[in-house]
Amino acid sequence: MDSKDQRNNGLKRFLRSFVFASAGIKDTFQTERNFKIHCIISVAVIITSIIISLSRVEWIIVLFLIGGTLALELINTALEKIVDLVTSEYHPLAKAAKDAAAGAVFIYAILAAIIGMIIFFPKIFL
Ligand SMILES: Nc1ncnc2c1ncn2[C@@H]1O[C@H](COP(=O)(O)OP(=O)(O)OP(=O)(O)O)[C@@H](O)[C@H]1O
Repeated sequence: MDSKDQRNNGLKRFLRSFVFASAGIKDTFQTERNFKIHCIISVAVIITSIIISLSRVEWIIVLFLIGGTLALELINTALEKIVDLVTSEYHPLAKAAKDAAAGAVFIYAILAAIIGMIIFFPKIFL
């Protein structure tokens, strides 16, 4: 295989991963209510950020918080599906795994809400 074939294979693999990742996001959006709610809130936050003209640093923080929340929600969904694949019966370890993953999303969402208020509150209300 020459270097051009290797480059084409690399590009094909990259595009395939992109297609699989998009399918995962689409499936999660269609099946997980919390992910859908986070997406809707994210769009609202982005529209508000455009209207009130955030600074460059504020945009970076807001985009990190949005991306982090959505990424954590996707990981939480993946973990829930793995647990359901392993057992459909009640198991304390299944509960611990799902609750810990939900806890990670919760901590990040609270952090995002607090930082969001610090950024948006003075711009909107003061
Ligand atoms: N197999 C199981 N064994 C023990 N407890 C479980 C099991 N499956 C779910 N649970 C408990 O029920 C809770 C809800 O689980 P479920 O799979 O319904 O997630 P969910 O509430 O639908 O999450 P999300 O709303 O993010 O999709 C878990 O956090 C866990 O405490």
